[in-house]
Amino acid sequence: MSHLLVLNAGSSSLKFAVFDRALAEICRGAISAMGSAPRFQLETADDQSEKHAFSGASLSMDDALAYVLKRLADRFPNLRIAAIGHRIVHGGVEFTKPAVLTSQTLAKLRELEPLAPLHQPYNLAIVAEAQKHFPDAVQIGCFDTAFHANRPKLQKLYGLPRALIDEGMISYGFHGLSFQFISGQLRKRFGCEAGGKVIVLHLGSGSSLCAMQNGHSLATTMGFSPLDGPVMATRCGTIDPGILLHLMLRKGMQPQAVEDLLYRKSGLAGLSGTSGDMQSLLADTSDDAQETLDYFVLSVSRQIGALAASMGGVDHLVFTAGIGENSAPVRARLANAAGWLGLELNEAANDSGAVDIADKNSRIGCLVLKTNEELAMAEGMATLLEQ
Ligand SMILES: Nc1ncnc2c1ncn2[C@@H]1O[C@H](COP(=O)(O)OP(=O)(O)O)[C@@H](O)[C@H]1O
Ligand SMILES: CC(=O)OP(=O)(O)O
Ligand SMILES: [Mg+2]
Repeated sequence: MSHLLVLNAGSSSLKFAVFDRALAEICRGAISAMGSAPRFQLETADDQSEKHAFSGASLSMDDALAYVLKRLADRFPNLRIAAIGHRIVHGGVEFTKPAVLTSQTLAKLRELEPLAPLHQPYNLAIVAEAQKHFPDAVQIGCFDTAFHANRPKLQKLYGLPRALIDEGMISYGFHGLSFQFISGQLRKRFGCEAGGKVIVLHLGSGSSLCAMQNGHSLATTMGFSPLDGPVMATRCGTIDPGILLHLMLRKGMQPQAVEDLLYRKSGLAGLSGTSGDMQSLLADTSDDAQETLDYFVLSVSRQIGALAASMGGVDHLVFTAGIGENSAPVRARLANAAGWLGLELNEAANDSGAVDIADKNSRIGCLVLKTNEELAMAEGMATLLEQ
């Protein structure tokens, strides 16, 4: 029996999973908090799971990948990796479904690196490393942008000159593998109408919200790049573009320094002055950390309002990803801020880790669903390999 290996490089983590050809999971794991306090986790079906912290304060993506491949080889010497699925965050206009990564496709994807500098270069570097380790395996790209590709054109527009729109300066949207998985979960729960008008809140190191109508993406908060939307771990989220002009034209900052500022030095890390990691911030009682948390809640809440307006109402809110799945206090604050939509939280259900956390009197539903980007990728790979 051969296997599928899935590699999911996020802005703070390298997640991985191995599936057999029937898509049964053999193991999954992650190296998380790679920039602050890296730790390794491996979950196996035989319950021989592993968990440990690394001694250093950070780990490079190369070292993380080498470590993961070594642990997999040690623990599963009989794996026969037939295909490797790579999460590639930006697929541009062209890549709207999983694709075999050839030298031609990789060259096109490399051109998109400036549009997602925290992800795309690492995603593609991992492909090159994986090719060295597994020269006979098929390398497959699975794209974060694909789930949003069929949104109505109006939802992708910016108020820019038409020529720039025609060049591809449109909203692409990201976290699509996660939203696709959640859409599948909603379909299992609610049938083909998938719960009607749903706002899915993917809150992790990168955060974005998706307005789904009948299980399809209608609107989303990330756009041309994964900078837009709510404030994130180290990314600014939505800001006045006049700030960019001011930084370059009045303060003389070079474009590269502005990129570094907006992607790596802003967000929760920039505002708190200490950390972009939500768990660290929640444990920090300083005024700056508390104000940063208040701003996170405000900025996510504003986006809920914008997406509710784009759908003309909301039937359910769904929380997912690192913060959405694990932080009852953050969910409670966001749910309370969404009271104007008719949401009433069941505090006990929220605190106990239940899936359905809406009060029985709530006018809209509220769910916590665990995302599984790796399974969404494996499903896409299996479809491609069967063709
Ligand atoms: N129990 C928890 N409480 C609060 N935040 C948490 C918890 N567990 C994880 N997180 C936060 O989730 C974020 C990472 O989310 P994740 O979806 O794994 O990120 P990414 O895929 O972008 O690397 C971090 O900010 C981390 O602190
Ligand atoms: C697109 C994005 O921000 O991904 P992640 O949250 O995994 O960093
Ligand atoms: Mg992620």
